[in-house]
Formats: sequence, C-alpha cells, structure tokens
Amino acid sequence: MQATVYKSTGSWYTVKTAAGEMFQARMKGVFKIDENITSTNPVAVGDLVEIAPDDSDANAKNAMITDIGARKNYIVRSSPHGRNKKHIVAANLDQAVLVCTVKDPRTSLGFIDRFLVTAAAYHIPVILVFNKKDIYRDKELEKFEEIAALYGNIGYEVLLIAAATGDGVDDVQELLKDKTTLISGHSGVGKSSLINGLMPGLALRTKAVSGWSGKGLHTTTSAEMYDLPFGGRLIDTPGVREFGIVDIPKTELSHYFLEMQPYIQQCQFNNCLHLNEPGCAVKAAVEAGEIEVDRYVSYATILETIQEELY
Ligand SMILES: Nc1nc2c(ncn2[C@@H]2O[C@H](COP(=O)(O)OP(=O)(O)OP(=O)(O)O)[C@@H](O)[C@H]2O)c(=O)[nH]1
Ligand SMILES: [Zn+2]
Repeated sequence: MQATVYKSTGSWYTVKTAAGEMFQARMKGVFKIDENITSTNPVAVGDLVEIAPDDSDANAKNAMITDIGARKNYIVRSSPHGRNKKHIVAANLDQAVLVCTVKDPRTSLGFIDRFLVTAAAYHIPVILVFNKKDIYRDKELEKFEEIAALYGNIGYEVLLIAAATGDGVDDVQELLKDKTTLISGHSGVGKSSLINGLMPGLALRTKAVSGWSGKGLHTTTSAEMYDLPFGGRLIDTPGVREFGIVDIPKTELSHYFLEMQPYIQQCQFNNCLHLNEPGCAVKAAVEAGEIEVDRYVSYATILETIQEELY
C-alpha cells in the first residue's frame, strides 16, 4: 500500500494513504534510496513510501515501511551529528514560500538570497510573501516596492499581505492550491499566523510554545505536513532557521542567481568566478545596471562561504 510521510518522530513515522487512512509506521531494516547523500534520517516528511499494515492489533494502526520511492527533490540542513552528515528536512516539494517582513523584524536581502540560491539549487520555485502590511507606512511601503521590483524582475512571485487581518491571505491560498509547499521564514515574521489563516481550526502552536521550542532545541524540531482545506499540502519546519546550501563548486554558484544565467556563457573564461577576471560579462552587466548591485554583493558573500578544497 502506498502512503505519504506527514511527520517523523524518532524512529516512528506518521503516514497517510491515498484513502486518507493514517498509520504509525517503522522502517523494516536499513535501506538507502539515494547514493549521493549521507543523511541521518532515511525517511523524510513528503516521502512516498510503501507500507505493510501490521494487522496483529486492529486498533493500533501500525505498519512497516518496506520501500521508499525515488525523490523528485529534497531540502537538507546540516545534521548536528557531524559536519558531513545531512538531515533531510523534506522531500518532493512543488514550491517554497519564504515569509519575510520589511519591519519588525526586517528580513535582510542576504537572508532572502541565501534561501533563493538554496531553493534554486534544489530546483524548488520560491514565492516571497511579505507580511505585516498593516504596519508599513510610506517608508516601508516604498522599501517593499523596491524589493518587489528587484525580485519580480528576476522572475520571482512577490506578495504583500497582513496575516493578522487576513488581507491578501486568499492570494497566498490561490498559489498553494493543489501543490506541496514548504513554508519558512525568520522567527517573528508571522509564519504561524499565516498558517493559521490558511487553516482555520488548526490553531497551530501558540507563540509561547513555538518560542520555547525554537530555543536551543534544534535537534528535536522536525518538519510536519498538513493537508490544506482548499487542496494541497503545507510543510512547516519549526525551528529550522536556515537550510544548508547544497555542496556546489564555486563555479556553479552563479547558475543559481537566475538573472546571471544569460551572461555566464559570455565570460571570457569558462571557469570565471565573476570577481576580478578580465572579460567578465556578469560584472559588465552589474556595471551596466542590468544586474542589481545588492544581488551581486550577495553572490560574492555566499561565494566566500564555499570551501573550494572540497573539489
Ligand atoms: N501587525 C502585524 N503583526 C503580525 C502579523 N502577522 C503576525 N503578526 C505578529 O507578529 C508576531 C509573530 O507572529 P508569529 O505568527 O508567532 O510568527 P512566527 O514567524 O511563527 O514566529 P516563530 O513562532 O517565532 O517562528 C506575533 O506577535 C503576531 O501577532 C501581521 O500581519 N501584522
Ligand atoms: Zn564572469
């Protein structure tokens, strides 16, 4: 029987079949589906699994996971169990929503760009949802327009909403309908408020509880998937502050800055890092105003964090 993983707690997984039946499932033995990653968790939220119900106790609804389907994509974070080990946060995503704010707290462009690069490297489209519209005055609205133009021109969807008043939540709903979406954002941006707005009745985590669980307890926080009442699924990742950028060589980073892509081929050197090389088409585009300086600064900043010795 096929099922989808909704939650994982230790060695138990909450799974749901296509018919809507929930089981608590465990892994049967050890198997690995992706030779390219060494992960600390063999099964992740969003995985499609094959299960064999355990009929010995009709009330318990237990099952064995006997196989894991190939993943369309996945997103990881570094595991607390070692530098080279990864923890798969979620698999089989259609898209990701990054909740941001211009004010209280301000989401930095650097943070947004790191998220966008990570998602692009995993082939996951991103929607930027700016929240707390109700407290923005002229200055903040101007800032938002600037940011919306910056990312809109690159091709990203950008929304402005107020989760607290419900303003614009229906626009988010429209984009999430019938898709599997990962939702992420800095603490305090209103991610829980938005989730509650999308799923009235769920009454997700009070602020006090989420504030507590996010504090120094990263290892125990885990992703959880919810069925959206209007169709589609939402994967919340409480406590996950940031995802790890996939292990990519320095020369590949510019591929994930989508607006740099048309210029990369025109650089004089095919291994150009777009820093100080002669004949660099990316730098020329920055100087000509075709690529935003802020994005180039993010590029150079992220580039520095990549350890070239690995390649
Ligand atoms: N003015 C205003 N405040 C909001 C809005 N959305 C959320 N808030 C407030 O912002 C604070 C943080 O909201 P949460 O929904 O708990 O934020 P979160 O992103 O889930 O934060 P963590 O739980 O720390 O991860 C709360 O005090 C909310 O009431 C909004 O649209 N407008
Ligand atoms: Zn170049």
